[in-house]
Order: sequence, then C-alpha cells, then structure tokens
Amino acid sequence: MGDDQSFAKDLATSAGELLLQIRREHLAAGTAEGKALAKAGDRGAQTHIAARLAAERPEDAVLSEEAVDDKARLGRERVWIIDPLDGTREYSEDRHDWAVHVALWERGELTAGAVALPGLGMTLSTAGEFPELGEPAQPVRLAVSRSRASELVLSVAEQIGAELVPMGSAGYKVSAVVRGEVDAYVHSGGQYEWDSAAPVAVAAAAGLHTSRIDGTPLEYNREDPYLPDLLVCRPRLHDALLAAVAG
Ligand SMILES: Nc1ncnc2c1ncn2[C@@H]1O[C@H](COP(=O)(O)O)[C@@H](OP(=O)(O)O)[C@H]1O
Ligand SMILES: [Mg+2]
Repeated sequence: MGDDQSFAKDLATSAGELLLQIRREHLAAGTAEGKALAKAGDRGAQTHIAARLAAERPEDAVLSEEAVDDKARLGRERVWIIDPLDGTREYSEDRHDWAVHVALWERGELTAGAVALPGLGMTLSTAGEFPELGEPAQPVRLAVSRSRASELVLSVAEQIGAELVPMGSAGYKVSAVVRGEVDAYVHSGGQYEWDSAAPVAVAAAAGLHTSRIDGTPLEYNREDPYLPDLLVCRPRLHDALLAAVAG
C-alpha cells in the first residue's frame, strides 16, 4: 500500500494532472468561460481524490472543501484534510498559481502533506528535500492574495517595509516561501483548515516557521474548520512579523 507520505504526494500529483487535462479539454472545446471550468475542476479533482482515498485508505476519515463535513472525523485518529483545487479562480483564468492540497492529520499532528503545483510541473511534499534558503531578501518579499489582501496584512507590510508579491492560492503562496521565491506569507481575514493543512505540513518539514498570526500553534481537525489566519516565514523573520501584527 505504500507509506502515507508517498501516497499523499502521488495523490496530489495525480489530481493535478487530471486538473490540467480538464482545463485543456475545456479550452479546446471553447467552454472555459464563466464558472464552467472552475466547477468542472473542483468536481473532477474532488471525485478523483475521494475515490482513491476510499480505495487505498478505506479506514480513514476525510475533511474536504468539496465534500459534506462528516463530523465522525472528530472521533477518529487519522483524518485526510483535502483541498482538491486551491486557487480555483486562478486555475479557471489559465494561470499557473493554483495547487492541490493533501494532508494527513493523526492524533493532533500533521504527519504527511503534499502540495501539487501543476502549473510549475512539481509537487512539494513532507518527504522531499528542500533548498537552503540563505538570508531573507532586503526588502523582505511578502506573498499576498491577488484579490483580497487584508488591511492587517497591508499594515504589516508597511511596518516592515516589505515588497508585496501578489499571487493566487494559499498553497501556492506557502510553496513560494518554501521555494525561496518570497520570504513570508501572512494571511488574515478568513480561510479554512484545507487551505493551509498540507502547505503548513510541507513548510514545517522544510524548517520554516508556521503559526497563527498571534504566534499560537495552528490546530487541525477541529469541529469548526474555519481557520482565518496564518503566518509562514523564514525563522529569522518571525519576531519582526509577529511584532508587526501585534502593532
Ligand atoms: N477571507 C477569506 N475567507 C475565506 N476563504 C478565503 C479568504 N481569503 C482566502 N481564502 C481562501 O484561501 C485560498 C487562497 O485565496 P487567495 O488566492 O485569495 O489567497 C482560496 O481557496 P480556494 O481557491 O480553494 O477557494 C480562498 O477561498
Ligand atoms: Mg482553498
């Protein structure tokens, strides 16, 4: 059956390949306008991931953005936390900044995670090897939402004199920190466990700081999966960023 980390990576990668295929088909057929492609992508990736989990991890519970939330997961020891298509908007606009998130939560901890970045032809995973990041850039490069950067995040950027780097998808932004394209990602104003579980598992494996924006730990598989804020950064930036949030 293979280990969970390899399975997570394979699952995210296969869903990403399917999403690329769905998009190619819609573009070729001229049906990519409006919400049709976004809907087809969300549904196609969800169906694919749910089927593979049911076949290959039948004992485990699942929390997915695109499925009914079965609260039986609260009494279970192993829960897969899934965002079949993070950055749906960017996917449907034929951009490359979107992702597939697959995480495994076991008894309070994230123990496996994979973030497929099909637009870049790569999948980051907790089993991976990560680049040495060196010193943060000067000014610090801060990933922010393309479409809804919060006032708080804009204020943090101003306080530390950061350069804003707008991009779509929470997973893509966390991955940009892991890949060294930016130095930090600060988010507030709303998000759910599936938006950050897999990216945070990967970022932690890469040695990055991950927390809520008040510095407290991120917790997963809670009754209400709303998890509105997130800080992922190179370790030496976390004092300055937490102070800017508090300020
Ligand atoms: N204020 C908010 N409330 C709820 N979800 C939010 C949010 N801001 C961002 N998100 C979610 O986080 C992901 C990344 O958003 P963004 O690209 O703006 O940074 C998106 O996931 P989905 O694409 O899976 O819906 C989006 O829905
Ligand atoms: Mg999402």
